[in-house]
Amino acid sequence: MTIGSTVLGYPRIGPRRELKRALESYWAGRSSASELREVARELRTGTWLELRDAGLTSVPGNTFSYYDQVLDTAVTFGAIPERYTELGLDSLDTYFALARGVESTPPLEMTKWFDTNYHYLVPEIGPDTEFRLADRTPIEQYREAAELGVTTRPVLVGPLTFLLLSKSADGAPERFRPLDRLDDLLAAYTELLGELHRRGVEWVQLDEPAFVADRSRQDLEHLRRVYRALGELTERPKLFVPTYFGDPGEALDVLAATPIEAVGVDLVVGTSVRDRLPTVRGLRDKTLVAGLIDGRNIWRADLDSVLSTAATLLGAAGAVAVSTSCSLLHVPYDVAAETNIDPRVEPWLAFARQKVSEVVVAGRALSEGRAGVRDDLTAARSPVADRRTSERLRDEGVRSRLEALRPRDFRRAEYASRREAQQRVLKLPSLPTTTIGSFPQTTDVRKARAALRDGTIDRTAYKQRMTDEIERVVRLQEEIGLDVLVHGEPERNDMVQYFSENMEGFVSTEQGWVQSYGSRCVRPPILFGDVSRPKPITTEWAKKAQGMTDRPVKGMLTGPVTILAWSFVRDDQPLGDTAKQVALAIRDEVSDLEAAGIGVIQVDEPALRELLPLRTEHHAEYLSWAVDAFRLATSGSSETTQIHTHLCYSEFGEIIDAIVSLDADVTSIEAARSRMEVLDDLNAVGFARGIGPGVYDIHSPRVPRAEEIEQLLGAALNSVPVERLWVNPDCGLKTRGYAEVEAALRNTVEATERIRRSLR
Ligand SMILES: Nc1nc2c(c(=O)[nH]1)N[C@@H](CNc1ccc(C(=O)N[C@@H](CCC(=O)N[C@@H](CCC(=O)N[C@@H](CCC(=O)O)C(=O)O)C(=O)O)C(=O)O)cc1)CN2
Ligand code: MET
Ligand SMILES: [Zn+2]
Repeated sequence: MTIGSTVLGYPRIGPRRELKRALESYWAGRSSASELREVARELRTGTWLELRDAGLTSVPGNTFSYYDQVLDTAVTFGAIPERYTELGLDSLDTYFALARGVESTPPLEMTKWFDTNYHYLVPEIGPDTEFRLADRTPIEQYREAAELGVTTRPVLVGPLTFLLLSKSADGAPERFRPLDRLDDLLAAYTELLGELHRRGVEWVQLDEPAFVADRSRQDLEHLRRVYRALGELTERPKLFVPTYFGDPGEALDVLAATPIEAVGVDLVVGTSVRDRLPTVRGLRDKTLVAGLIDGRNIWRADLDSVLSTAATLLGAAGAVAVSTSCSLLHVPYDVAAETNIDPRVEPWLAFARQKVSEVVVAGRALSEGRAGVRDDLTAARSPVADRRTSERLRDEGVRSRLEALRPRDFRRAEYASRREAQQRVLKLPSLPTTTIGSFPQTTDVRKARAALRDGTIDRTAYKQRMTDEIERVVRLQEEIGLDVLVHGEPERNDMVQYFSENMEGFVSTEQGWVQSYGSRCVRPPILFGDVSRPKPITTEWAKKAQGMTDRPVKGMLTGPVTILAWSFVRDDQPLGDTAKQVALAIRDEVSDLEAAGIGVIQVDEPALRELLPLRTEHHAEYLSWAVDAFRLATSGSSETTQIHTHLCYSEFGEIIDAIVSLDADVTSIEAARSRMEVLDDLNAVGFARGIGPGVYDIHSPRVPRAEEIEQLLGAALNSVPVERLWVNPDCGLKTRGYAEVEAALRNTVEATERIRRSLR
């Protein structure tokens, strides 16, 4: 039997974020389109050669993107709303208009890609969307690779996942669903497959991850129909359809019964699929692409265990290829680029480049026998065993603290008495105005941090720079007339990384960048062991800021669920246990802030929705530990301390009860784009705490007029009594510039004052 090796996709931002820099320079008008295209071409070349030379038997193609692969698919098949084509821009600038907007036209909506921290652009599909093969990038990139001598397997988002992730265009009839257009889209995919076939393409990969979430009978019927139809085409490449991020359930049986040549499954996420594989009918005459190497986490694989799992699969399918569980887009490039990771932890790690080797070694062990790769297998063994047994993973102090927890540690005083106590101390006006925490991260601030890192300035000079910045932000807020101030978070590289750098149990990277959206990247910290907080992290800054003003300054912390969601986490204990450890560390921070005289403390949980399991059957368990972790982090506070939380992204439907259970005194949420509809949903579940529905969208540089904000506040007051309503933007301001921020906040305060006057 043939045994292959491949990966489902690869990072594309560049090992040194070359694409980020090229994009931002092009957008700023500092470089030309051809310079940008050249950087892109070099990055593609590098990736193809690297993957081929590493020894993969099949190299993925078309994995490069200037911004996002879902947008690329929309563009490939001509699904571009007219308001963008009407701008009369060339193809590259039309693409960026869709992604980022232009003065006159906001961008497409952006949302999270399944349960990851990656964001995709949401295609808009209407009854009149004209699907056709509108862009030839997948074909051109196949040729570009071929010219370098590399045979690639073009990767595209599959037609069902594409439509299931799309939304109905504004103005589409009420009952219209993007999926209603499946047949027309299928015709365009058919055209592309035909073209690729004529160019000699042997394999095409069509990703269908949408099928690891709950899907209707009808969705499964569509899946059957689509892949039967594509499979029956005579002029086509071989078809490989992977799902990932979860168990595809029945969709796997459906796919296996269609005439496609290969299916891919994520075997890292759990054992349920693996155990079922031998009974899946139709698999025996297909290639099974076995997602055995974790594409989302950074731990070196236990190759012995991978190989024994693989051995059990050999009988289940006609051929097997070892692969990653999902695209490697979600991990950094290369461990070897790191110079400063704790040498005891570094051998435990594998980033994209190392994962490719793992796939190759496992593939060769299966096809040629273990003897041929004995050295590689031996080399992998000791770091894996070392991590499993390392004493550095355990902190007995943390463990006994967890064991001693009692139900009262998760409960605060009654809300009514908290409310009264807080009002007595804080004396806030009605409709208090505030912001979500961060102010613009200026180039100056980042340069100062870079200078501290490379030793150009010392810690004292750095602290002075940050203090000056905080002073500026405090004065600005006073002058604008906000009620609850923030210090602006200039000292934080990132709201998760910053905390991890000040806690035990984490390591951080220098070059471990992972794309979050477009040119924006994060360096997810690596949570390898028991977590604790040796000393206060934020109090010094908060105290400083509070010392500068008579108005309350809100202390700013990141919540346990978000710290986990945006880190690479240990896989040797349940996530809920790790969450409790992080919660205790944050709880300590809350106490210290209180002791330092901070009376308002915000614990951000923007990722609460993101980690929600993709299948409903797992929701309750997740929400139970997630809510507990937040409550553990915040319940050590006295009743006079006002606890805020912040959740971004307006899709709250399935977590709405959990929001109530968080029991925060004030919750700020994204609402500007959803026109305050979420407020009624909150009322429906009995939410009766302070609520700050965002009054403008911070993701766009557009400055909202005071009238617009006034209108939104008016609408909010139809759903929320005035005593409970807060006024704030949708999210933090760190990605914006000062000019817009100042103007937008002035208009926010102006609108609030008008409403206050009208209520008198
Ligand atoms: N972890 C995380 N996930 C999140 C969010 C978030 O805030 N954090 N927000 C949501 C949206 N996602 C976002 C992700 C990234 C950024 C973002 O702004 N990232 C910055 C990097 C932030 C950072 O780590 N900054 C570091 C390093 C900055 C840097 O690149 N410095 C230069 C030197 C300085 C310079 O010349 O700019 C260098 O090292 O080369 C710092 O400030 O210290 C970027 O890509 O530009 C924003 C939102 C959802 N997910
Ligand atoms: C992604 S949520 C951001 C919350 C954080 N406090 C900020 O304002 O940046
Ligand atoms: Zn936010």
